[in-house]
Amino acid sequence: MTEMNIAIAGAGGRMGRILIEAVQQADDARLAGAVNHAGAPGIGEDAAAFLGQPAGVIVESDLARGLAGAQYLIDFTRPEGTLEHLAYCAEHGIKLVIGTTGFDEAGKAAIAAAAKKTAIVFSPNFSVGVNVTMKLLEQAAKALSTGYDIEVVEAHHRFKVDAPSGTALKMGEVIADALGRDLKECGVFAREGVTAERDPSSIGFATIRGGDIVGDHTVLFAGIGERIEISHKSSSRVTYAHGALRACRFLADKPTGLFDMYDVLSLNG
Ligand SMILES: NC(=O)C1=CN([C@@H]2O[C@H](COP(=O)(O)OP(=O)(O)OC[C@H]3O[C@@H](n4cnc5c(N)ncnc54)[C@H](OP(=O)(O)O)[C@@H]3O)[C@@H](O)[C@H]2O)C=CC1
Ligand SMILES: O=C(O)C1=N[C@H](C(=O)O)C[C@H](O)C1
Repeated sequence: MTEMNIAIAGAGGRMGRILIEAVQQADDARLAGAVNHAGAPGIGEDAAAFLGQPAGVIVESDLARGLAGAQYLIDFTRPEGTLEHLAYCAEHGIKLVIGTTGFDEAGKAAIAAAAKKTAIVFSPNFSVGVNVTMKLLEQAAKALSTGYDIEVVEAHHRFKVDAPSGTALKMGEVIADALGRDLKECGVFAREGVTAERDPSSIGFATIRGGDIVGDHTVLFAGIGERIEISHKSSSRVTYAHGALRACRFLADKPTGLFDMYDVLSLNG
């Protein structure tokens, strides 16, 4: 079995720590590096110190040092951090698994451009369950294309900085595509005051932030006399970490290209 040399970005973050633990536990992976931005807590310390079992890998703020032995970088940080890592990885042929959310169009275009130089899996949600839920939404949207109002409701922990979640936006895009609509035109992201009646072609979004909610997503298809709710609820971040490792395995034989979790899980078609 070939061992994957994986580095983790945002090493001290909620996902960074879970990813380090998952890499340490995987039979086919080795923690080959850990990076975080200058000034972040934990720089200069062992990346797995929080597990009580040092990995012999120091968290570096210098990418050349932190990524020296890495074939893969798993990055769940912030758009500005990911874009910096992206440029380095593209230049040095390091494959990337990107879970960061909140990119603008220019950021997404930069990821697509970097995928001409290295292989990338980019997804707002690495859990198997969420990606299967996306397929269900596609089917439901096609079957309920008239007479049902579509609303996406998401809830996350109080520390989350972007809204709506990347997953909620992706759900909206999947539904809009299935209905031949453009989310940029039909997405409604806020309602207040006298809003007028609901536009039947709109897809609405509502965001809840509180406590330690890991990640809940529900899509309502609300008709007259009935409503359908398709929900996914995460109770652990481990599912995201396992999905990210699966994405690394998928990239093993890909020199370049931009992929998503549908590709990794063979859910296309
Ligand atoms: N695709 C998926 O399946 C999932 C995606 N996510 C996404 O992953 C991202 C991280 O989430 P989470 O772990 O909860 O967030 P955290 O804030 O806990 O972790 C982010 C980490 O990145 C670091 N960081 C912040 N800014 C930069 C920067 N400019 N350059 C490099 N590193 C930086 C933070 O350092 P510091 O602590 O100093 O700020 C921290 O270590 C979010 O975008 C979230 O939406 C989360 C879960 C699943
Ligand atoms: O910030 C989080 O925690 C999560 N972010 C992702 C998103 O924005 O969709 C995925 C998951 O919901 C957890």
